[in-house]
Amino acid sequence: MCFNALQRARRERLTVMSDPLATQSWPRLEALARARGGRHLTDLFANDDTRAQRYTATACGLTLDYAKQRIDDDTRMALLELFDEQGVAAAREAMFAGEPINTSEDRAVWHVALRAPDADPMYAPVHEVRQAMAAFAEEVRSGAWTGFDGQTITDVVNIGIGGSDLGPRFVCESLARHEIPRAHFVANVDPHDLDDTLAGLDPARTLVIVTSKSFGTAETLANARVARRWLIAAGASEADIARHFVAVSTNEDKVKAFGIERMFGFWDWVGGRYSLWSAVGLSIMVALGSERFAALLAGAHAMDQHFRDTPAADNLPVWLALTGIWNNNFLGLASHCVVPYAQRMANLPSFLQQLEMESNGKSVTREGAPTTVATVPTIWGSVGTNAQHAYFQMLHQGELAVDLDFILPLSAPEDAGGEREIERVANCLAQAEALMCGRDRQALRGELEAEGLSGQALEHRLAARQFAGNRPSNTLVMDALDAHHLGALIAAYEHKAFVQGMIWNINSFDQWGVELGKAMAGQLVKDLAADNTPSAHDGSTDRLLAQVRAHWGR
Ligand SMILES: O=P(O)(O)OC[C@H]1O[C@](O)(CO)[C@@H](O)[C@@H]1O
Repeated sequence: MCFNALQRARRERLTVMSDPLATQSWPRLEALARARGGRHLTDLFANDDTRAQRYTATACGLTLDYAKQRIDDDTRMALLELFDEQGVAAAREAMFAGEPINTSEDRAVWHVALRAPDADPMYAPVHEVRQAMAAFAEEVRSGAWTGFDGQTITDVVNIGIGGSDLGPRFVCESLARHEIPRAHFVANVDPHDLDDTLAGLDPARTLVIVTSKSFGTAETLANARVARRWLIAAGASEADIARHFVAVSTNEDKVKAFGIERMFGFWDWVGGRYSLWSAVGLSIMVALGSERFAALLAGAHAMDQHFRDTPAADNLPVWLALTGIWNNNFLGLASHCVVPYAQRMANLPSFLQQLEMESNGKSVTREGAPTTVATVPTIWGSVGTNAQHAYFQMLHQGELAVDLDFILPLSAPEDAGGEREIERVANCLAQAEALMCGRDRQALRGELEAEGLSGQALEHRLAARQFAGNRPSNTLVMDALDAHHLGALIAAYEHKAFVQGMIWNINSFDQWGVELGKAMAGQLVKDLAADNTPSAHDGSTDRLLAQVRAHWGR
């Protein structure tokens, strides 16, 4: 980032609002929501032949159709004004410049530097680590790297949790095609997670990657200790551990103290939930190869450029963010459902839960005051079409109104037009259409009359079957489910979280809320030990503690 741009970013930031309620656009949006928010989506399409074209943003092989959102041109304009008034463009420059926008930890937020191309590095050590990762991945993949008895590696187990798990897991699941080495992911400290994974593996042919930014996360270290004992029990010597264990971390001292020789490092300015592009993606590189990892980075970088350079009115991540703000803050829809119509993307909702809810689940502003507006909604979801047969009833007819993102990757040419492919695509489009249109009362009455119903029976059926629709959704089409498009998709959601955080005036890059529970777990670990006298907790926790201790005979 050049000096002039830095200066410009700083100057512009001086002029921006921080309290969203103090903007001119916020009350205008409230008034628009009151006056027009209830208008039916089908009315918005009536007499507007170009709505579908105009309410579409495209970038990097992704198409965001937000025409099924309850917004009109005035609302769109006011949302763009809110984006301007909250100084998101200047904040974006500050992020790209590597300024310490994570104010509570005084850190830069620079994941965009992790995907800068080789020819244009933003930070040289990123490329050094990436080269070291690629060389190591190639050794493992080619068979040059062998286990303790000289055999090649067939399985890679990533042990990590949160950002050290969800991103690489989601990418590998989305892109892996039954190749060797196979990638496995263990996050849970519940013994069944690691034990069930290891049960199917040959220790002599298994590589364990212990991934932890802090290298202090209790669950990860507990699982890593068990995996190490599993190797030793299988005949590996202490010296052999180096052939089966590598670490990914920012904390070299703790890695050494744990006894792992080979570490791939990253930096404190890489947030856990934004880290899959760093050495945290080592499992991706080993499982998929450095070329596909490069394609993932290139897709994300292309989205970075689009996000940075494209006017807000045509900016895909900006519209992901603004439609969410409109639904949550102005229409009061505090529940957001994400449904990927792709089995391999089944873990997208889990990934987005951490990305958006850990980033923006805050109630304090960047200045340390209580927030003045609602922040992140509940994010949830699961894979379609399965979801249709579980909770879509509630989405169509339940009391709680929910807005959705449908994710629709288009099939590879060889799969296009197959019976199941047609079903998959048809179901995705049908659900969005049904949520929008609902079931017209008059047409339904006609159908029921044609079935021979009348009187009370007809009225009864009519009430049960009719629904109003007007449930908003985005449809995000991916031209393909490959590394490039997946990189672009993930980066788009990262930028969505950034834009929303800036508009809500919160710091999206810390996570103090999860720390207290970790500290309390540390105390409870001691309290559960056989020979310890438990410390006092609240009455409910004391009773539960006593029940568990009694069950264990303590
Ligand atoms: O990579 P680490 O340091 O083990 O942390 C794992 C995860 O724990 C958290 O700190 C809190 O759950 C996440 O932000 C992070 O991704």
